[in-house]
Amino acid sequence: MLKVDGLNIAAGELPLVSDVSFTVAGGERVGLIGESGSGKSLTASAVFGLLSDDVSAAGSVRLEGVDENLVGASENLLSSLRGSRLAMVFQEPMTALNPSMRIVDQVAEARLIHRTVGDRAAAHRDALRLLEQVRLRDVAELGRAYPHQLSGGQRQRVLLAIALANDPDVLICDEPTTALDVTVQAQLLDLIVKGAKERTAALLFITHDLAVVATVCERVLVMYGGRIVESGPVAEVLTAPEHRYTKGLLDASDLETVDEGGRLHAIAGAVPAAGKFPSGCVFRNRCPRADEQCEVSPPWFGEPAHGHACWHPVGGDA
Ligand SMILES: Nc1ncnc2c1ncn2[C@@H]1O[C@H](COP(=O)(O)OP(=O)(O)OP(=O)(O)O)[C@@H](O)[C@H]1O
Repeated sequence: MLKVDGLNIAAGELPLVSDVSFTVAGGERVGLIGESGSGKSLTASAVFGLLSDDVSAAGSVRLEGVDENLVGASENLLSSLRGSRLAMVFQEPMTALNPSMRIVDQVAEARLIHRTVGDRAAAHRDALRLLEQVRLRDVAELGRAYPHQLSGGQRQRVLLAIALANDPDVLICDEPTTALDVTVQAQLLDLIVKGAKERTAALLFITHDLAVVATVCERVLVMYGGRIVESGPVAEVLTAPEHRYTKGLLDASDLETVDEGGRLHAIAGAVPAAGKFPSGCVFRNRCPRADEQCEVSPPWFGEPAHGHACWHPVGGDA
């Protein structure tokens, strides 16, 4: 669905992203991880056709069914794709939402602007349905609220409803849950995965949290200094990293691997002494209340006992 090839982004002479290439198939979930400043957001902006004018880009970003390279494409083409075939959920919903517009109107607008519905009444009905799909309660009432009247988690759900409004083929999420507490984070991640799965969308998910990437994605790309230094299936990269930067990321992380009974099998993604994990193991972030025994929830977002946001069967798709 999405093919990025030899993407280079520079500010004048200064290279910011160098020779980045990857693909994401329809229905596939790919994570992009790396430290702050490694080029993740610039890469996402290039895919979304939103690079600022003070940087230059070369290489290609191809979307299935579109003949033109999106790098350097006309604003006309890009704005027809953004919000319809390409959608993005940003980290900070307050900057992405219009503060002076009721949220139901903002979701309806997303339908109207791309002429995917006939009239305002239909767009309004669709907007309420979308708000329900992202599990907001009392949407008739809540829809009349302005963004500042919602919690951070509710605002992110609204952004997700807008992103999903026109059944995008590519969904890009840039640290969408960083500002949320762990339980709200888990619910939103679940909605993102469901929303992408239902639409067979290609998901590109940016995060710096390894347990989040393990939860959401099947494949991961590791960025460092503007380059992709490692890529592969999540369970492989997180248990047998090859690049020293990925190893450092794991060492500095809270990632641990536990089995169904909550027994610890490895920390920081290490492969256990036995060489492989027993079946039913999941990645998760170490419990902040280490003195207590955590219950292991069933994979895929059973309610965490406390503090754990992320569960992922090692080596399998949940
Ligand atoms: N318009 C710009 N002009 C000059 N430099 C830029 C511009 N935009 C980004 N940069 C620089 O490019 C590098 C990569 O930025 P980017 O935002 O992609 O990082 P990131 O990996 O997403 O980081 P974070 O996790 O903090 O969001 C950074 O050093 C940043 O300062």
